[in-house]
Amino acid sequence: GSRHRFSIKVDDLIANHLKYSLQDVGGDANWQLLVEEGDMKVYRSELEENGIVLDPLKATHTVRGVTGRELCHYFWTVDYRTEWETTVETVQLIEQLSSNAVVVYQTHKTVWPASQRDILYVSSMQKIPSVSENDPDTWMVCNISVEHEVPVTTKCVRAKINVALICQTMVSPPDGNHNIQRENLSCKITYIANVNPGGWAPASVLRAVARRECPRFLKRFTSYVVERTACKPILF
Ligand SMILES: CCCc1ccc(-c2ccc(S(=O)(=O)CCO)cc2)cc1[C@H]1C[C@H]1c1ccccn1
Repeated sequence: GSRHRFSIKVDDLIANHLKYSLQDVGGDANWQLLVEEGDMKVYRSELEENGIVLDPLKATHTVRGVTGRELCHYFWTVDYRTEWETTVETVQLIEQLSSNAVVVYQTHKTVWPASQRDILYVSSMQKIPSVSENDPDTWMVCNISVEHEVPVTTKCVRAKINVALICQTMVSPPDGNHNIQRENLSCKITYIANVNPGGWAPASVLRAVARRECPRFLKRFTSYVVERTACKPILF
């Protein structure tokens, strides 16, 4: 089954994301538009705790030619991580919790002059049933930090994350009784990243890195999935 020892924690955070993270922040004064490129918008809310930058990031993007399930599959599957993630140095699968949940340990490239960070998290992928029939399907991946024993390399500072990738697939039906092709697909992405660096790091540096890395991730990751799925049957 898909239940495991972190299920309650993961389910609570999923419910929280579904309740708050899909809300539009375009007109919200607490959120500052950092980057806008075509359909992609990246927002940040400035938040510090004891001088540590916690700025939540929120990005929306529309990707044509793929489904939400396909985007979530390539975001969730550990084997593909280093193909699109440019801020990580090492990625390790620590434990397979269930068919759709794993524990991952990864180290991030050092962001000078801060010390190197590592993170340990549960990555869980699920389909959120649509409320009514003609509502779009929603697929979601949540990456949530947990306590767990790891091959400790004491040199890293342990960062903590609460990240969600929420994908809603839209199908524009082909005329007549033709099968759905990739050109009939479009997927609305909402990406939320809460990263606690877990210790002091210069606010200006962290903010500059997040401002650069978030749009870069969205472009690189979505292009990667479009390319990988182009000649494959559509996974709804
Ligand atoms: C000192 C380094 C701090 C730092 C640690 C970790 C991460 C980070 C962790 C996870 C994920 S993910 O979306 O879950 C994909 C799995 O890898 C993205 C980013 C980002 C930063 C920094 C680079 C900043 C940042 C913050 C938020 C979003 C993107 N980048």
